[in-house]
Amino acid sequence: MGAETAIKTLGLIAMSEGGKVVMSKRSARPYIEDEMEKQTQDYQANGDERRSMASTSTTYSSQSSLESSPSLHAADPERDVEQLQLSSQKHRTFTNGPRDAFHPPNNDLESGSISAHELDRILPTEGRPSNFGIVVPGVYRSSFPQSEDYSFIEGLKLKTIVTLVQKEFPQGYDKFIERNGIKHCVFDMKGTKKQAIPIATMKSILRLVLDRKNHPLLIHCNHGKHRTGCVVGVVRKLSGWELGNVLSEYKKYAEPKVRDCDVNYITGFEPADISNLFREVTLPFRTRNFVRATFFAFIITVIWLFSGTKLISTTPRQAKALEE
Ligand SMILES: O=P(O)(O)O[C@H]1[C@@H](OP(=O)(O)O)[C@H](OP(=O)(O)O)[C@@H](OP(=O)(O)OP(=O)(O)O)[C@H](OP(=O)(O)O)[C@H]1OP(=O)(O)O
Repeated sequence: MGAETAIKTLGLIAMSEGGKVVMSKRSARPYIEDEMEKQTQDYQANGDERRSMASTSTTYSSQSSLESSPSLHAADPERDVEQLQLSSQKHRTFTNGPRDAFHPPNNDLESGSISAHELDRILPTEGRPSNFGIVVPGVYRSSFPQSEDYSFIEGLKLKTIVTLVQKEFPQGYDKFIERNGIKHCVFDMKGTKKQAIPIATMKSILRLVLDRKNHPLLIHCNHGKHRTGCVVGVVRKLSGWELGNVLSEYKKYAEPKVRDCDVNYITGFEPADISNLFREVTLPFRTRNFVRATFFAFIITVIWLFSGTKLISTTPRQAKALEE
């Protein structure tokens, strides 16, 4: 299925916003068991690539431009959107609880491999950041990690951290991120009490979170309640969760500070609000190919015209000489 078809089917529409990016080298000190390693190897298929990455870090603002960081978004949106659809179809009537309903792109869950719930049991309970949770295997959520959480987070072998708040980082956070080769994307945004997450910002966040090339990925804000809750709520809605389940999950993480504004934001969010989520990714490639083709055609035309001119400018005497 083509990207456009998939996007249309999802009812998405396009616009473009975004920000900048940061990457850094990472090491893997997994405490995740061997079985988990096997089951999640698809997520870590880019591990070698990650290890060779230079450390980068990017701050996004609501007004920043996606075009400034095309490499981050050059994944396979087609596949990700298809997976969203698949997840949506399979889980519209899901009843086993919200945590299991956003399936990972490779659908390991369907093949009987590890689920978010199982993964939750496998991961150590000690050292987790507060309000930690597994959105799907390969996508995690939490409060702002503190130094005592770094060991646990290291075991997740993260490729990307999406930080939904701009503030002074805890001690050693930068170094931790750099040491582990993690791509760090920081969104400079206000708390949801002060300002609902702008659609443009939400789109930039979704481009990161839905791009499996960025997985394993951790998304966090200050307390992992409101900003993170809204983002995960939107992801759940996109993947076809029923609103009741979406809000139950939001409340589970936000208690006892559930905000009506967040509930209204999640409730009112429509997939059409972020239509053409990936158009910005595909358009530049098309444009580039068009420019190349046009340039090539121009060169051929010039050569052809030049040759024609030379032929025309040949006098009868010169032509006769050429014939002889
Ligand atoms: O009590 P309040 O309603 O005044 O909210 C306080 C604070 O509560 P506290 O003082 O009891 O800790 C909130 O923390 P919790 O509710 O998560 O515990 C915090 O939300 P937050 O954690 O940043 O939200 P996320 O990281 O989850 O998105 C919020 O920041 P804003 O979201 O930026 O408004 C703060 O507002 P303010 O002081 O005006 O900056």
